[in-house]
Amino acid sequence: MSMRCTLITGASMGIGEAFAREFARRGNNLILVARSAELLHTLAAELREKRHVEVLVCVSDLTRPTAPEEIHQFCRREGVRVDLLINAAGLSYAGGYSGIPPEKLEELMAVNMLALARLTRLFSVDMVAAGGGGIINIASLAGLQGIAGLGLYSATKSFVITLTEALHVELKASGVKVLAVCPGFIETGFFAVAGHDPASILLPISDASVVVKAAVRGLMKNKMRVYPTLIDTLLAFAERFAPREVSARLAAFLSGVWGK
Ligand SMILES: NC(=O)C1=CN([C@@H]2O[C@H](COP(=O)(O)OP(=O)(O)OC[C@H]3O[C@@H](n4cnc5c(N)ncnc54)[C@H](OP(=O)(O)O)[C@@H]3O)[C@@H](O)[C@H]2O)C=CC1
Ligand SMILES: CC(=O)[C@H](N)C(=O)O
Repeated sequence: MSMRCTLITGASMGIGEAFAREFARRGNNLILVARSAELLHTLAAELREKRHVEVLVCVSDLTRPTAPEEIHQFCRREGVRVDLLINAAGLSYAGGYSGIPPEKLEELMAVNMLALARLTRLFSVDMVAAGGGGIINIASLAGLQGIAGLGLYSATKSFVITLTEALHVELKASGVKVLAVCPGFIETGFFAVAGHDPASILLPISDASVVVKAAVRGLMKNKMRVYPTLIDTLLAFAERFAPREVSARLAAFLSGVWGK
């Protein structure tokens, strides 16, 4: 019989790591995916020891088009059935669109969109065949509108939100739950990677645990989309009524990337 597992991309740090810790605490066996082999193995050893769960490590660079298929094959080889997929790997780039290095543009689209779409396709087929499962896609408040100064990032997160919404509806009858989580600002290494100075952000920066809590609640209730904090919820509500240009400018202002 195959072992049931939760597969988490971006598990080496930040939000993905917080998911790994919480689901290990809940007794789920895990597959941890990211590029940083050492961080993944250290986390896996800690969780095996503390939580007595099986933790497999699958080192993978999600910019590679073949990575999702290789991860899927890895699960087959290991005799694992993924009943919960958490797509947390992602990155941003702060700055005007014309200044983004071409390779960074490719990297953002490959990790934030293509890898997520491919993994979701591969594992959702298995989940449908098994009669159920769950997919948590980490989107962002940034996906609710274009953000001047974070243009490509916000576009990739709009992709995540709309794909998730469609799949939530498509897969509901098959017992597969699909959820988009839309955090605002979370304290992780994300901003350093993006070249986004967190000191310039005009909104509170929360702990990764708020994302995990909201995701668990959302999945249990089979929601289509959740916002981790009250401020996130209020901003998402206000965004519906503001003219689009006002939203794009205000989001840039609050993110501290205004005029970059
Ligand atoms: N922090 C925030 O304010 C917010 C973050 N988000 C989203 O949350 C998700 C997690 O971000 P967060 O935890 O904050 O950021 P971190 O930078 O802390 O973590 C990013 C994770 O993605 C992995 N990753 C990046 N590139 C690749 C790659 N090419 N192949 C495989 N894995 C990769 C990293 O692992 P490694 O480097 O080891 O490969 C790391 O585990 C992202 O999708 C982000 O867009 C959404 C809203 C707010
Ligand atoms: C706009 C942001 O950088 C936000 N932290 C996000 O990741 O969506």
